[in-house]
Amino acid sequence: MITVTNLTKVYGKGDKAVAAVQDVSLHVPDGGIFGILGRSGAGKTTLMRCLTALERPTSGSVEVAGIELTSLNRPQLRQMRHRMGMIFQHFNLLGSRTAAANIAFPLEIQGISGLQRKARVDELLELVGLSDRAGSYPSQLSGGQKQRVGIARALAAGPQVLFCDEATSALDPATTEQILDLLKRINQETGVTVVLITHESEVVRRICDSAALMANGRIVEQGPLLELVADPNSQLADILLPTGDPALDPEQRSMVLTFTGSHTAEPIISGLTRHFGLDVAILGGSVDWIAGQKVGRLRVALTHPDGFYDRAAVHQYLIEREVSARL
Ligand SMILES: Nc1ncnc2c1ncn2[C@@H]1O[C@H](COP(=O)(O)OP(=O)(O)OP(=O)(O)O)[C@@H](O)[C@H]1O
Repeated sequence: MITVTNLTKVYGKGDKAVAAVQDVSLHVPDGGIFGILGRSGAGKTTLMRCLTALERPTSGSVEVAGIELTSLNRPQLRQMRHRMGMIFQHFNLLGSRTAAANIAFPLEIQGISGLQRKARVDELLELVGLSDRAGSYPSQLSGGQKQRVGIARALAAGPQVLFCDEATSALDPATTEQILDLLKRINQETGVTVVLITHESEVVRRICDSAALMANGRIVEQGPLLELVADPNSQLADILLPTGDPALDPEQRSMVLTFTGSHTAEPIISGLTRHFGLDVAILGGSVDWIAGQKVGRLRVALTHPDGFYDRAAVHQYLIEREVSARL
């Protein structure tokens, strides 16, 4: 759906130049929910602005639905933007228009007739669960309701991609969950590809099936979420499923075990004790649902009363049970 190749965006010139995005290549699969996670200043917004053609890259290419954005002229770009919906952290609704009129706005610009427009707006209000608030103004709506209007407006023209820029950062945790669940349902029901940028790991954990981690203008890693978290060296896995402070292990004798797949519920820890006579101390870890699957990561310290054990045999035992280990 989206292919970014060697994208660089530099603001300013000379010694004032800031490379906000540096040599980024990215692939967003069709029909999924792709998260771009990074701290403030990582370059997420700049990347998003290049993906939506709001910003022209300094170099590199951005292809959306098979069309190279950097080659389009203004009218073509305007046309292309109808295929991309956007929602924002602060909703960006028009205060003088009701919820229904905000949602109708992009349809008016497209010249859709009154009757057709009304039917589409009603359908969208129902999709986002706001049929009873059609006549309310933004000032009369809660943050979560405003974001629902934002989502309906973004979907009005039937885009192929929905871009979400920190869409839940201004919302409380319970409302965040509702909005994320709504985005997931819309993705499943309409097939629209969703790209969201966020600094909140919960967003990625809860709804994404693929993700990229961004830092200092670069992509650190990217791919299907379950593949990333199964990689014992993944930095994204450390963020999504932290295993505690490494300082808890001053002698550095611990390993991080990642449990995925059908063996998640097996008593693997007691298996290590039974099979190898090991003492297992759990130093930290987390278990959560990731991309619809239960995944656990544990930092454990393994010791044997004799002072040594067959590490290769332990490794093999773990691999056979689909547990990956960072020794
Ligand atoms: N228009 C601009 N002119 C100059 N520098 C900019 C501009 N926009 C962004 N930058 C710089 O580029 C870097 C990346 O900023 P960007 O806003 O893309 O990051 P971000 O990950 O979205 O962070 P945040 O979530 O805080 O917005 C920062 O160092 C920022 O100061």
